[in-house]
Amino acid sequence: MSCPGHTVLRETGLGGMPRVLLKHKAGATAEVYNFGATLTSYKPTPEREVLFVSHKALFDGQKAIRGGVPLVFPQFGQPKKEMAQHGFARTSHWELSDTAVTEDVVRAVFHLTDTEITRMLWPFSFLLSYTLSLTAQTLTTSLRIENKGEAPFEAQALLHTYLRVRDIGQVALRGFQHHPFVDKVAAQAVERLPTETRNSVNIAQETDRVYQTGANEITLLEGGAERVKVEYTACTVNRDGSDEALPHPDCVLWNPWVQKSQAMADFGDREFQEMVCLEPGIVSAFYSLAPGQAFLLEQTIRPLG
Ligand SMILES: O=P(O)(O)OC[C@H]1O[C@@H](O)[C@H](O)[C@@H](O)[C@@H]1O
Repeated sequence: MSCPGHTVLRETGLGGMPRVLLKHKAGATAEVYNFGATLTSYKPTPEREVLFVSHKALFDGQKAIRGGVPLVFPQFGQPKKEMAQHGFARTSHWELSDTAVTEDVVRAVFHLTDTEITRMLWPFSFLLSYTLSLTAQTLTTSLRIENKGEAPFEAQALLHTYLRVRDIGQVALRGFQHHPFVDKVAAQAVERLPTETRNSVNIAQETDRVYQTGANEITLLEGGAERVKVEYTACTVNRDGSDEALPHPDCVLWNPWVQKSQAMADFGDREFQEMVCLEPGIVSAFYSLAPGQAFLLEQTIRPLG
C-alpha cells in the first residue's frame, strides 16, 4: 500500500556515495549509506539528531563510517587476525533490495551476500538482510543473518549504535544493573565475571564493556531526564519458521575517552564528550547456524523527552 507523505529517496551523499533517505509524513527522517548499510542520521523531528557521526568520519568507501550504526559481522574485535576488526559487513557495499510504505511505517531493506572476496576471508555462504523501519516515534533496525551454505557456521554480530549526547558528564545509563560484564579496558583474566552493581551507570573514563544483559532495554538519561531508550532482542529462526529467543543478548558500552580519541584519525580529540555507544549484539560467544537457519538481531531506538 502506498501512503502519501512518506518517501524513500535514493540520493548521492558525502564522498559521492549512494545513500537512501527515509521520510515519515509525521516529520521523522533516517539516512542510510549503501556502504556498510550504515545508518548515519535519525531525526524523530527535524530539530533533533539522535545519532552521533564524527566530523572527521571518512566517506571514502574504504574505512567504516565513524558513527551512526555500523554493522559488525561476522566477528567482533579481531579474534581472526586475517579478517579486519569487526568483520567486513561495515565496509561492504549493500544493495537496496526493497522499499515499502504503509500508513505508519516507512521501510527500506538492504542485502549483502557472500562474494569471492568475503569467502576468502570467511569461507561461508550467507544472506544478510537489514531492515530499517521508521515510524512517527521510533526507528527499528533489524539484521537477519541466514546461512545459505551446506555447512554450519559460527559468527558474531552487533549493531554498533553511536548515540549523540550533549555532555557525557551528564549521562547515566539504566538497565545494566545485576548483569555480568567483561571489562575490555582492564583486560585481565578473571575467574568469575564481575556484576554491575549500579542502577545508573555514568562514564568518567575510558569505558569498553561487554554486558551480558537480560533486561534487553537500556535507557539513556541526561541531567536526570530520560532521553532515549534502546530496546533489543535476538533470536534464531529455524528452517520451518519457528524461532527461539536468546535470553541474554550482549550490549557493549563504549566511550574512548581522552587518549583513545587522540589515537583515532577519524575522530575528534574532544568528541568523546558528545557520544556514547550502546551496541546490542551476540559477541561474548559465537552463535552457530545450521544450513537454512537464520539469526535475527533487532533494536528499536525510541527517543524520549
Ligand atoms: O575503531 P573501531 O574498529 O570502529 O572499534 C571501535 C570500538 O568498538 C567497540 O565495539 C569495541 O568494544 C571497542 O573495543 C572498539 O575500540
